[in-house]
Amino acid sequence: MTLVEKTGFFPDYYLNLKNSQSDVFDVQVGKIAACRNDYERLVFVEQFPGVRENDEQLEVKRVFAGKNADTAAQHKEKGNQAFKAKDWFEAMLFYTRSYMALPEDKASERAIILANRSATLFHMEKYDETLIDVKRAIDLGYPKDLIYKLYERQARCYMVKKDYPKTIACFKKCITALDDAKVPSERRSKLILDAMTMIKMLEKDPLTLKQAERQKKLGETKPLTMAIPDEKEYLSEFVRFDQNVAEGRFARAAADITVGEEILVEKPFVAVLLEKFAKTHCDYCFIRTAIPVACAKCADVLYCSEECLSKANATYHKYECGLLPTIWRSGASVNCHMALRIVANKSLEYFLKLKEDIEKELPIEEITKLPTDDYRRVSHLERHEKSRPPSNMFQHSLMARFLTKCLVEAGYFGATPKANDVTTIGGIMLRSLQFIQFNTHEVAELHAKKADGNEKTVFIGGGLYPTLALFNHSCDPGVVRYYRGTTIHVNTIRPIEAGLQIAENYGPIYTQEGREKRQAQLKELYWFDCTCDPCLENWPTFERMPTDIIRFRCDGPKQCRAIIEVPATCNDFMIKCVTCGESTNILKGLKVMQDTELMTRTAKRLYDAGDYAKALNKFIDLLRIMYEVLAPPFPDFCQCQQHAKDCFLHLGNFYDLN
Ligand SMILES: C[S@@+](CC[C@H](N)C(=O)[O-])C[C@H]1O[C@@H](n2cnc3c(N)ncnc32)[C@H](O)[C@@H]1O
Repeated sequence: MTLVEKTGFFPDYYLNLKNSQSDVFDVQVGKIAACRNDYERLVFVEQFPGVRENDEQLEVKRVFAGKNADTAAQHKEKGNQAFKAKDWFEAMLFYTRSYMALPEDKASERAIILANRSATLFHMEKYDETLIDVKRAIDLGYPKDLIYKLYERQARCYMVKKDYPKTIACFKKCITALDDAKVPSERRSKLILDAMTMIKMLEKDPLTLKQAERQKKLGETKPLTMAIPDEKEYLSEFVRFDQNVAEGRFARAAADITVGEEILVEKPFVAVLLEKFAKTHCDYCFIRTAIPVACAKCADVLYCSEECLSKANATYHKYECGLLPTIWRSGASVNCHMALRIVANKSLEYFLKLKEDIEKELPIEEITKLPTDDYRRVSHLERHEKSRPPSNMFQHSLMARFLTKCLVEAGYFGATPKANDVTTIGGIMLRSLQFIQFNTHEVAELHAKKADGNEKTVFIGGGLYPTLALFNHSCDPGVVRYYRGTTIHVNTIRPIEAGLQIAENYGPIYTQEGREKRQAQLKELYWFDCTCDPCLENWPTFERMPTDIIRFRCDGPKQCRAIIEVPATCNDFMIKCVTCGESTNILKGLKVMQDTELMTRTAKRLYDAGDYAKALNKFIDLLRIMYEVLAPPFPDFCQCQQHAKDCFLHLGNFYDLN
C-alpha cells in the first residue's frame, strides 16, 4: 500500500476487511471499475460490505492530551534546576516543553515560562531570540511587579546589538517599571542608578544620535522574527509549457537558458511536515526553531512565530488541531495528510461552488493563469485515473473516506453534516490523493557537520508546487531544486538550448544508478517509461564512465555540434566529424580541459572554506566553459555539476550539526 508509510490502524483496518471476505474480496473490489467518477467511488466504498461495520477500528477522534498544567510545572522545575546549574541548553529545552504543555487558560504562567526562557537565551548569547521571547512574555501579560527585569534584559540585548536608541528606551521603561516592583528600596535605587548611568553614557555617544535620526527616517521597524523573509514567487519568461500525447505536459525553453539561472521560485499549494520534525520545526513554514510558540489547544506541533501560528489557525490547523495524533497513528503517509490539508485549507462552500468547474478540462495556458490558491491549479495535475487498477482505486477511496471522516469529526461540515456534502468532499479528497501521488516534492534540509565535512540531505516534509509539477523527468536533469522554508527554488544546472525540454529529476539520476533500476523505479512510482537521452543511449554511471575517451562537440565550419569521440591517447588534433564531414580542431577543447583543472581547484577551496556563493559562481563558470566544447557524459562535468548542486543546497534550509 503506497498510501501508508508505517504501521498504523489504517493498514490493519484494510487487512481485516480483506481477510474477513477473502474469497470474494477481489471480485467485489473489481466492481469499483464501473464507477464513473470519484464521487461514485466514494459511494461505492461507503456501501462496500464490512466497511461501515468496522468503522470503530478507524479510531477517528479529537484528542487534546498534550496540555497539562502539572506536567508543565514539572518541566518548569527541571528547567529551573538546569538554569541554576548553568546548563543553559537543557534549561531552554525544559522551558520549551513546559510552555508547550501549558493549557490555553494559563496565560500568566506562559508569560513566566517565556521570560525564564529569555533569561536562558540571554546567557546563551542568543540576543535576537531573547528579544523575541521577552516581547512574547510582555504581550502575554507578564506580572507588573517583575516586568522591570524584562525591560532591563531587553536593554542589555540592544546594547550588545549596538542599537543605542533602543537600549536607552528600554532602560527608561525599566526605571518607570521599577515603581511597581516589589524590591527593597536599596536594590531599587541601585537598579535605577545603573540604568541612569547607562542612559547618560549612551546619550553622550555620537552614534546614538546618528542611529536615532536613521531610525526616525526609516519609521517603525518591523518586529524581530526568526522566520525567513517572505519570498517573491517567480517564473522565468524563458519557460514555456507544451504538451504531447506521449509525455503529457512539460516545460520547454523559449530561448537559450544559461547554466546557473534561477527559473522558478514557487510557494507550495500545500505542504506538510513529517511527524518526526513536529517538535523541532515550524508546522507552517518548516523553519527549524529553538524558540517556538504553541497552539493554545494542542501540543502536537509548534510554530516559529505568532504570525505562522495565526496563519495556520486561520486555515488548516483549526481542523487538524487535536486530530494530528489520529492521522499519525493511522499510519497514513504524508501524501494523505497533504490531501486532507488541501481540503482543510478551504471551506466546504468553496468546494461546493467549484464542484462543476473541477470536472472541466482547461488548456494549460488557462491553468497557469489561475490564482495561485485556486484548487484548479492542482486539480488538473496528472493522476493516471484511467490506468489505475481497481485495487489501487479501492484503497485510495477507502483512504479518502477515512480522511473525510476526520474532517467530519473536526467540525468541517458543521454540527449536522449532510451526506451529499460528505460525498462531495470525499470525492475531492480522492481526486487530491490521486494527483498528489505523482506530483509532490520532498521538502529538504541540508545537514552538515563542519568538523568532518559530512553533509546529507534530510527530507522534512512534502509539498505540492503547481508550476513545478508540470515539469517532466529526465535522468540527466537540466535543473536542481533547493528549499528556503517551504519555498522551492529551481536553477539550471547546465545550459538549455531554445526549444529543448527543461526537465527535472524525480529521484534516480544516470550518474548514480544504472538504466534498468532507474526505469523500474520510475515505472513503479510515476507510471511511465523513461526515454531520456541517458536511457535511450544507456549512458554509464559515474563509476563506469570511460576516462580514456573524450567527447568533444563538433566545432567545424557548419557548427553541427554533434559529438566527436576521441581517445585520450590520440595524437591528431584535426578530427573529422562523422555527422557533418567537416574537421574540428580539438586543441581548443584540450586547452579548456587544462584551464578547468585549475579553476576546479579554486572552486573546491572556496567550497571547503564555506564560501558557497563564490564557489557556486566558479562552478557555474566551469560548467558553461566545459559544456561549450565537451558533451556529457564525462566525469569532470558530472563532478562539477555535483559540486554546483551542493552549493545550491547551501543556499537553502540548513542545519549545522555542530
Ligand atoms: C509531475 S507530472 C509531470 C507533468 C505531466 N506530464 C502532466 O501532464 O501533468 C508526472 C507525470 O508526468 C509524466 N512524465 C514525467 N516525465 C516523463 C517522461 N520523461 N516521459 C513521459 N512521461 C513523463 C508521467 O505520467 C508522470 O506520472
